[in-house]
Amino acid sequence: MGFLLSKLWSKLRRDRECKIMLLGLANAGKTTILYKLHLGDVITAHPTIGSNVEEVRHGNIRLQVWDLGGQESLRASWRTYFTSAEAVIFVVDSADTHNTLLAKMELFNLLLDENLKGAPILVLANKMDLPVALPAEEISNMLRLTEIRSHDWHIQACSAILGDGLNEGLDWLCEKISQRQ
Ligand SMILES: Nc1nc2c(ncn2[C@@H]2O[C@H](COP(=O)(O)OP(=O)(O)OP(=O)(O)O)[C@@H](O)[C@H]2O)c(=O)[nH]1
Ligand SMILES: [Mg+2]
Repeated sequence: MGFLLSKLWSKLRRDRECKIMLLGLANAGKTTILYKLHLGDVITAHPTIGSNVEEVRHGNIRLQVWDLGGQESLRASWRTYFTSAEAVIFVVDSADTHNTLLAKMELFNLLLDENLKGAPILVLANKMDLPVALPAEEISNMLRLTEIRSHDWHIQACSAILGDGLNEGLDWLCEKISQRQ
């Protein structure tokens, strides 16, 4: 009996693995966020050609985070990575409002993808350390997030450089992932 209980306990405690897509336009800060979460440090990021994949532990969930290059020529192949993805982190440069409409279009395209059906979407309004960054509420309005009915979504202000807001965002995402288990 004790043996069975300890087996059950270890099964319950085993960390859950989950594939997450880290997406957004070029220069939004995806790779900086990935390595801040993975290493706890700010790295010198270069534009991503292809992908970076790293594990990020958050609570009892092991997130396998796929960071894809955001340049226009690379965005067309994003969907080839989406098989078995369970959630999306969509990163926006809050200081670059010239590109917010384009970011909105890319975000709304993701909502149509079969592989991302029902996947919770965490929008990270990044670069909040910059004085020209808009508040998350304004970014939310510009992205028309309240029009999203097909997916759970949440917007979190953050700064990859300072590390602010990243854990709070993952708290929300992991809660949603756990609920979908
Ligand atoms: N001030 C500030 N700069 C940031 C922040 N996050 C990223 N950056 C800078 O933004 C630039 C782009 O960051 P990346 O992480 O390479 O952006 P990316 O989204 O991965 O870009 P692609 O790989 O081209 O899609 C780099 O110079 C980063 O140092 C932040 O929170 N604050
Ligand atoms: Mg990158």
